[in-house]
Amino acid sequence: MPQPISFLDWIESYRLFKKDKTTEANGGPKKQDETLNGSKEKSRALDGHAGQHNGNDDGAGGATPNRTGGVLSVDSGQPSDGEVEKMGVDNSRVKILRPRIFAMALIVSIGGLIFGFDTGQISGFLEMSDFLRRFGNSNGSGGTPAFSDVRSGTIVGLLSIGTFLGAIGAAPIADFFGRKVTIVVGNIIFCVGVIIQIATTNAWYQIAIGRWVAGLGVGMLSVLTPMYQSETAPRHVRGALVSAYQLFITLGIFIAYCINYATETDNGARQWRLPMGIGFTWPVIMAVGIMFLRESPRWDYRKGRIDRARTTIAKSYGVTENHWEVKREMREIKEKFDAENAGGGQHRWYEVFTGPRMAYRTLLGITLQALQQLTGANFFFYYGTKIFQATGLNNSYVTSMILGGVNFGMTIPGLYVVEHFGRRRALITGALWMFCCFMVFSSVGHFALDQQNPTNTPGAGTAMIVFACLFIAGYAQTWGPIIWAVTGEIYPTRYRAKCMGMATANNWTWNFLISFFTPFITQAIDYRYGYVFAACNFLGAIVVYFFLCESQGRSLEEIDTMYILHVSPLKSSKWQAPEGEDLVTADALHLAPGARDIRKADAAGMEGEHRVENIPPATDHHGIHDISGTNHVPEI
Ligand SMILES: OC[C@H]1O[C@](O)(CO)[C@@H](O)[C@@H]1O
Repeated sequence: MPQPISFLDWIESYRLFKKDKTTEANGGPKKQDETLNGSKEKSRALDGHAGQHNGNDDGAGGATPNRTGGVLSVDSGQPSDGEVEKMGVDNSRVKILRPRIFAMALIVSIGGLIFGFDTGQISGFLEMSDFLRRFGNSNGSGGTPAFSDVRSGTIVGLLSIGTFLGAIGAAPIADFFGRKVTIVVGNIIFCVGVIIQIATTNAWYQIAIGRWVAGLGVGMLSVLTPMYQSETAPRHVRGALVSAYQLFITLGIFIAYCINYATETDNGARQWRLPMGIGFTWPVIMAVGIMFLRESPRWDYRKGRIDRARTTIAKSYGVTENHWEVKREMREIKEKFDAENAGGGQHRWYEVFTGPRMAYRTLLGITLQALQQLTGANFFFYYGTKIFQATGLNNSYVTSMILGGVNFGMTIPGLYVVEHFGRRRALITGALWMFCCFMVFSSVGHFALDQQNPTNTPGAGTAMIVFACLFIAGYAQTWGPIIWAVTGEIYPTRYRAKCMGMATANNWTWNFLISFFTPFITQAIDYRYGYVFAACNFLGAIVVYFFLCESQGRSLEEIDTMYILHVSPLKSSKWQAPEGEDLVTADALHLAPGARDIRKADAAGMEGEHRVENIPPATDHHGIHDISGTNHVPEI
């Protein structure tokens, strides 16, 4: 059945058609890969280096590593013109900054905006007079309505429980139904959650339930956004797109603060219903926008839609289907698919613990995501309005807006930091910086601020706001974006979706715990709560120092190799990948079910025969369906 063609596809086809015509008019040959429909790719599973690639072969995840560039930007590793001539492959320059890429970045990153908008919104709601009147407990001082700790904790925290479940459920749903459909479903679920909230007149639990439902959608999108981006974007911009996700989270928080500021002066339900209603805009744009985008080529390939996958990659790179980049991506997808299916595809979920150095990496990702929340950033984002009201500020919405602005503004240099200062250095410096900021914030709050009458100590209030801003500036440039980048790169592709799902779910778990327990804890120990976050930041610096390998400027294969070879994190910045040799990478290994077959000694010695586990060739004897359609991707 012919596939529906989107408007963007149409523009792209027309552009390529024009380009082809021009090339022909200039006498340039219309290059066709002659081997495309004919030759059978030799299965490599039997040779001692099963699944490993030769020097020119970029294999499991990228091209020749570029040691100086960003980790996710890799050297083109492109063959010389002469080589290309022989192979008859289109080697024209890839232009990345094209409307299609911008459109994709914008539409898909809205997943982050929805996440941020929901995070930012609730802090202002809790202080709005109409919201308090309708949903608060009526036991506040002087008879004014206020929220009990249980109630505010439940309203704020239930979203995170929903997001946890959404994050866990997203990957299997997206594997079954496809990325696009699941993104649309995530957006619809989010809208249902908002409808539940907006429809209530005075049932606080309806707000809480609505947030739980909306959270399911946000959680799904928090996994699907980076997944769709990394599966579909040209490799040169993958890193930047993943970071754009965090940028959109911060933009969402900031927009929510601004809208709250504008509506809180209203006396009626419009105060909170309007910002909530504006929340429909983002999922509608995203769900409609995604219809114009194509399905992830990785998913298409797995479902046997090889031609469609190839066309999508070509469109995403803005080149012809005979282009070198398209061949490379198709080969990469095929090899990973074959390697995963070797051994009958009997790979169980627990391989995320039993696979090559996987227990270490899985636990590291989970820990880092927990520590990202334990930096204490959401202490400000969820309860900022309340905190700054308690410091005696007239309009705490303004302070929230400043915090949100600093967060958003500082995430932009953060995109540079992530690629240029090294993950380890940036994370350790960031953690120590945030440690200092919390020490000052808490000490001033506990010892200098007059908590009963904060207006008596305006200097203390100002100092607290300044240190909160300094904290956020540090967070936005380091732990905010870098943790997402790091958890996207320490896993081999075959385990990435599961491991990222688990790590993201842990981020939400701690997000929930902090949002739920903050009111109780501050009630009990006031601003000394900040010491807890200070200690966690210190712990974060220690964990990074001892356990995280430096991945900046390395290809995904090199990072994988570093962990498999037990390279010491302390020496990892200086580690030299073996030049011109195959890297031992988990993606290229034809692992037996359980994936327990790789040990450090084998890997370090690169003894190919130890890595094969006597698995017969995947395509010939195991009934594994070669769905590549081409049976071929040329050796480049
Ligand atoms: O920018 C702050 C926001 O970033 C996150 O930590 C996600 O990376 C959120 O939990 C937080 O609200």
